[in-house]
Amino acid sequence: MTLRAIKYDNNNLEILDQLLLPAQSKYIQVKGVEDGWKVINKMQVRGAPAIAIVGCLSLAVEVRNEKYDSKKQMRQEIEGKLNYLVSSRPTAVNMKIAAEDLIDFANRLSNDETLDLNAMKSIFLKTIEDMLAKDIADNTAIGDFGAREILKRLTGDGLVRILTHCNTGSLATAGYGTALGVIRTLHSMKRLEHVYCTETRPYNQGARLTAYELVHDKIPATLIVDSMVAAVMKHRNISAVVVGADRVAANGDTANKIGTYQIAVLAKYHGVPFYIAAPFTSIDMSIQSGDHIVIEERPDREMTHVGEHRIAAKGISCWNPAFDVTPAALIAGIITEKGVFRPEQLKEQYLLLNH
Ligand SMILES: CSC[C@H]1O[C@H](OP(=O)(O)O)[C@H](O)[C@@H]1O
Repeated sequence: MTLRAIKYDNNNLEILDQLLLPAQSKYIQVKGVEDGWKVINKMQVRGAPAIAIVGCLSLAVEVRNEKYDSKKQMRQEIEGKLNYLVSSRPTAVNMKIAAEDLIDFANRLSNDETLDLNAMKSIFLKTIEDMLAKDIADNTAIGDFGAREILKRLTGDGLVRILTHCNTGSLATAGYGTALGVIRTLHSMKRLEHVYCTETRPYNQGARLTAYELVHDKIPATLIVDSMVAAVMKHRNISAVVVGADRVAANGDTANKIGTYQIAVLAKYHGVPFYIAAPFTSIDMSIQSGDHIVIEERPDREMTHVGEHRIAAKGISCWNPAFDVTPAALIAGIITEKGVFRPEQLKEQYLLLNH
């Protein structure tokens, strides 16, 4: 069983085709930005951090092989290709933030008269390649902060039961994961009794990907259908819900996989603390609330078919938003690599710590 969503060495980029999991573990090569856009848009690779990393590495593959006439030409091409990659999926903010940062960085390199074209290229490429290790470091920090936050609510050395939605593990990041990283850390501390993962219709990230990761790591877990969340909260003494994020707004409203919002409402009703686990690269301070987050709508076929098998009546109309927005009022804390913040603290702490 393979858990590396992304393989990159010697300028060769491959992604694990997640459309084939769990039945088949197959890597496909990404030869440049066009390929990068396609594998992200088709969700062969998905997950906010993984989208940004694969998008930027697909640019790195091209930049390394390209012959530029000048630093200015290189900067112009970088900007155009990054803006194209941002269009591959609209809701997760990580690709947009990475693009803005790299365009700004390329501008600064281009204007630095102490650097020639080759020096600019190698510094730029190194910056992209460093994203892989930084994401893993961020995720292990999220795991530590999140585990401590959940355990501090307990007396003694009790065990916890966690519910999670969608996939936020090694298959959604460069490794370890965000919400699933918190689960991994609790497991490593021997404080995790059980995980309940939802199947996460219609793409089934939970059944196909999270279950795959939990089985791989031998973490005690039960797959539930999305409609079972209320019953599990009523009967299984859930200690906390931890989910990922595609875009966190300045006030803490959070866009995440469709179905997250209703889980948060159920958690509030059952008195279960509901946490978002996300790196600072998923926080969008340019928007004040979740009302301004664009929600991607995906093809009807992802609802009407499982693979090639039709499960919905021909002719029925469908609505297939890939995400929904959980209001900050339902969120107990946002677990990041720099600490755990209540939604009302987020903006101040982000501006203080984001450097
Ligand atoms: C750490 S992954 C964040 C986020 O991405 C997933 O969406 P998708 O599978 O459509 O890319 C899901 O919403 C995760 O919570």
